[in-house]
Amino acid sequence: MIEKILIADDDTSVVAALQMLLKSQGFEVVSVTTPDALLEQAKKQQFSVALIDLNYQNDTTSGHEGMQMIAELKQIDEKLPIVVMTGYSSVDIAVDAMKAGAADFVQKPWGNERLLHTLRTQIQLHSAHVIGSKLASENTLLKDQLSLAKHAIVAESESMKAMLLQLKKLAKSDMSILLTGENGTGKSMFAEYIHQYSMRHKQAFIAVNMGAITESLFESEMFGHMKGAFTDAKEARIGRFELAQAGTIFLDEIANIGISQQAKLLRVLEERQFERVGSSKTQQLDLRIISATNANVDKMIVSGDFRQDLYYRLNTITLHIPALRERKADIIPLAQQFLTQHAHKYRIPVGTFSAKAAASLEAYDWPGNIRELSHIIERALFLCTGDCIEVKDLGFGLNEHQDQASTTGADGNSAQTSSFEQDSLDDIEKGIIVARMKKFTGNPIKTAESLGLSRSAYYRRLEKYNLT
Ligand SMILES: Nc1ncnc2c1ncn2[C@@H]1O[C@H](COP(=O)(O)OP(=O)(O)OP(=O)(O)O)[C@@H](O)[C@H]1O
Repeated sequence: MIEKILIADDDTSVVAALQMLLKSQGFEVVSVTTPDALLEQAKKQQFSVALIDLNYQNDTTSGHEGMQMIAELKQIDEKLPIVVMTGYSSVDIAVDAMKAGAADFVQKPWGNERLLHTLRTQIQLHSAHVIGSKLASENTLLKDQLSLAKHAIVAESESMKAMLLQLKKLAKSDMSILLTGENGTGKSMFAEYIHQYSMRHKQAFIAVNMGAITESLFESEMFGHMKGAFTDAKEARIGRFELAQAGTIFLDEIANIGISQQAKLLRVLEERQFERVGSSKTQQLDLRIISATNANVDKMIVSGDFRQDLYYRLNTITLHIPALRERKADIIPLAQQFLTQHAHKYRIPVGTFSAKAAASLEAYDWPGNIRELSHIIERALFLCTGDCIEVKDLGFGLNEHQDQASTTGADGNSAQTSSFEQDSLDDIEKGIIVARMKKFTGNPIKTAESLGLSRSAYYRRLEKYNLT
């Protein structure tokens, strides 16, 4: 990457000499001779370092103009390193400049070696800062996305085997891909799979739940903002597009954004460039776009709720992920994977399903798809009182009968008739304790141990839930 240096001095012979020196070292140089022109360039373009004279025509010795310029440059780009120079240099002025925010200083007449060394050091520090803040933002996002990486992909059905092959092939292209399918079918997981098999796999994969971004925060979330760009912008913020640069951006729930956000997104995708809010610096978009929706976008286009031109931009190719009920061969292998995972996590020794439980897993129609399957297996594990999961542990149909469900009895029914989706945390905890007491036929030591509780913590809970 060619580093760009901004130089400012009112003496054109100084500017010419610096230009010649810096260009001969492979730098790109933009030079100006007035403070106004300096600020204008800093607003327009991204520089790696600024090398500025402190004195201009207005007064030629005090360095006041230079101090003012440092302050204003910092307002525009607080991370831009500024190296100052002056022909009337004194230690005092150099110290004042550093206090005002300059990173280093050189005295005129400069020694070429020393000047180049100073500039290179500042460029390196600057790029470490930029990478550092990008990594910090990426890190926060990655923590949220860690769940994606937790499971091995199960694809036993013919349709999913074919889908995986197709995804692997398409991953190598840079095409925009739209994934459609019901909730919980694995769209997010497959988006990451495409990224992992793409030529951008060493770069970031940034997932954005478009449905969760409010209209007012849309631009700042997606494009970032400068410090002070609006009342709450206390710090500069890197947007999702910038974070995903060179990698992949995954726009989940794409049909959930309003028409005005669609227009903003379309502009960026068409022009393939964007600016942070409050900045006039344009950044070129270099990333792969994968989006996903569970909505019928064709219908939304007809009803005017989704822009057709945006749809075309997002969708060089559409892939539909089938619902779990349409690929029954995946149900048991998935259920087994979830059982092994949850049993390991909670240290509960249940390894398999009874034949009848397996049959009912296959017969069920899974409106919540794989996410629902995972939840039901997790719950079954806690309801299970034997060595393998039985039909009763799966609790199919219990949610519809929630109204009649007992949630207070201490006889073990409470856990079996409650639904994790609607219970309070206390209800869930009580249900689990009751089921475990039953499993260990009331043996407090074994029950407490299996719950990972000390005996006193266990007894405190028995009291709390009136189970003594
Ligand atoms: N084939 C698969 N093998 C293993 N786990 C899977 C598979 N498909 C989905 N999962 C798991 O199921 C859960 C739901 O998948 P995911 O979040 O990718 O679905 P989604 O279609 O993006 O859902 P939503 O539309 O609600 O965002 C995740 O925990 C995911 O890891």
